[in-house]
Amino acid sequence: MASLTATEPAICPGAIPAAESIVPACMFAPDRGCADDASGGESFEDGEDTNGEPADHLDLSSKLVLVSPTGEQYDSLLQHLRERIEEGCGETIYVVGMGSDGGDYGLDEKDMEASVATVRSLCEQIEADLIWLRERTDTGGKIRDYLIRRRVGEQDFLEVRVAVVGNVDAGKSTLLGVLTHGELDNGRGFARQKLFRHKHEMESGRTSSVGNDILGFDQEGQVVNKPDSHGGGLDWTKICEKSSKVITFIDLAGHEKYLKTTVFGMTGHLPDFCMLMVGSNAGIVGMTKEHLGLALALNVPVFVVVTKIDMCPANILQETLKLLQRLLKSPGCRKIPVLVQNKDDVIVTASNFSSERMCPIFQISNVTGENMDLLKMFLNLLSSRTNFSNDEPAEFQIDDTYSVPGVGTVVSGTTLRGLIRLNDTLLLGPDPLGTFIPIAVKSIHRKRMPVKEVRGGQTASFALKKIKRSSIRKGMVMVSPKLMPQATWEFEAEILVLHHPTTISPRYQAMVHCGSIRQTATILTMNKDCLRTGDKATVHFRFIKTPEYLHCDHKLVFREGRTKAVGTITKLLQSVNTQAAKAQQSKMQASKKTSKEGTVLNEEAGSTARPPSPNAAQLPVSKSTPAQVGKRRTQERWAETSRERPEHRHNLHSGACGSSRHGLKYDFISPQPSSSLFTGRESDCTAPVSLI
Ligand SMILES: Nc1nc2c(ncn2[C@@H]2O[C@H](COP(=O)(O)OP(=O)(O)OP(=O)(O)O)[C@@H](O)[C@H]2O)c(=O)[nH]1
Repeated sequence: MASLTATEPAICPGAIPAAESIVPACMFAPDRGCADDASGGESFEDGEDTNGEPADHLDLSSKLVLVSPTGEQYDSLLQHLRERIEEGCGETIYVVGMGSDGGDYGLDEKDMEASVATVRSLCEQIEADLIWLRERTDTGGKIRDYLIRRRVGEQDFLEVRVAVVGNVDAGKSTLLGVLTHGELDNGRGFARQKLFRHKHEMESGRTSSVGNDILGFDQEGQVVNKPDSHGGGLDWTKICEKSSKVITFIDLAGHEKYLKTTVFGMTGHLPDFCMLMVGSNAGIVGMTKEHLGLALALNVPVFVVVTKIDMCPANILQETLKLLQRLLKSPGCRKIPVLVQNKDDVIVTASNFSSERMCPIFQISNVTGENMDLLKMFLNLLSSRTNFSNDEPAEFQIDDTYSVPGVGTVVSGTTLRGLIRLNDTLLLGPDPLGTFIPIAVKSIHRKRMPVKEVRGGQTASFALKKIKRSSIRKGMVMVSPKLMPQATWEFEAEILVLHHPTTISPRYQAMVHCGSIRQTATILTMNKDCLRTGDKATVHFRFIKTPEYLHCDHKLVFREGRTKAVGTITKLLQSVNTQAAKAQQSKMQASKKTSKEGTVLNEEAGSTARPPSPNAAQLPVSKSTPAQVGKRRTQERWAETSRERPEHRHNLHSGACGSSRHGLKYDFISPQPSSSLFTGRESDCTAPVSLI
């Protein structure tokens, strides 16, 4: 019923009356309003009505069903609400006054009151809060939208991670400063000062590292962060205690020279959403397309924030919006740009955002605060994209390590699945030999607060017992022993080359980013002789330094300088046999003792333990020039030592970031297949290529 064209507003303000640019409310309704739309729009799944109830044996389709439901109807409504809350990772948008029976929409005052009382009672049953969002009037009376959010314990909150990208000077740090510290900017860098943690960032005004900032919302949807009168940092504990939802912003660098860090932020910090910032006066410049392409390649839904509208002449702003619209609609993006102009637009876009195709666009000013309320409301309505079950065996990916005086070694990262409790013993690895060692969790911090457990989708820091920081690196994992983890040297991936100046052939080496893994890999073989920009291929990779813990279906970015490819792991080809690795380890230790006369061990830690590659015989000696070798070495060294660099915005006691979203129900378009970039025809590749 709801059509894509119906939701596709002209993006140019003024070009089309505001009302037309609003996504029509009929998209929320069952077959009505847009039913006669001839545009071939996509519809709700069969049998689902406005509030997600299957129109089956029990008649839940009437707009009046909530007024005075029978016992059986009530139980069914409760069951469906439970399912929706589960699907939406703890929240959903619920519409009162709409049915799927094709009748008029809207309720009179009395019926509305009775319906809301029923919904309130349903919420009590499932321990959820009912948050009023909006009221509108249709032919039959009033229709109301509510946000229903599961109540969480005092120390608990829903988490959503938002990666913040965009070209240098787009206003990323400034917006985060304004949002999280509650004070407007002066246009000369006032707000961003609160976020910079390094002297060189203060001096240059440029973000160089992955930063984290949090924004809390209470049960009423109000921002919890308060302006800090003493100029100090935010009190994360207080914010988290008062919040039912916490947005963690992953503030990424805009300058090209920090692209490696930006890619790491996008792959390693598992953002649920990507906020692409565009300076209205500068337009689509520099790294904007690159960052957008990255988000698309990783299937992270994107929303755009156009900043500096206070200082931008109207014609320039319109030009920027027009270019943005063109870019988003281009074959490579295939997004539906929707200009968000009022609260109704916020509700509609937030409700449909998980579909990945819709791309809301906000226009804000960090100086006057214009439209900031809309952006905040939108952020409050975003919810986690992935559902996690506590029953799964635990997996935690490490994205940073610290040495905390008095505490010892601390690792931070994201819990990918399962439940991790205090004093649990997990397997940490892989080390350069591919082994995993048992490790006990001494203490857990979540957003700088000590907690007893963390679940899938949550970021955390663990203090570990009896382990040196130097033996842990980014990209390692801590997993439940039930998983019997194996490290992998070689894997196969389907890749798409987004950009390469010449051709890629076997023996080519570049940095693989996959989750928090960041390591150079060599192409051993591929199903084509050579690859050029826009080519797709199945490629066999081998890590050059250590084996890694990988999963099939994981997304990867393969890059070196301006060369970029994205892909999905399809096969794990050579996993390390843990027993053999252990035997190798003891052998190494023994040989170390006997070879005191300067036996030169390979400088790459795990190289002596490498299992022979099935392709090793075919693998020709790399013909890299000395300069290339030097550069690669520097890259490797950088990757290894970067965690010790002060430029990384660490907080000694905190995890990094926080969470994900799922359909707030009404997917009016089919979600794109996760590997959509790689499944289409050759021409499907053109967009990301043209983007980057
Ligand atoms: N007038 C006006 N100035 C703004 C606005 N937003 C940001 N600025 C100014 O623009 C400049 C750049 O903002 P930043 O927040 O540092 O930009 P950035 O995108 O974080 O840049 P990098 O950290 O280098 O990637 C600062 O001087 C801000 O004060 C706005 O909405 N209006």
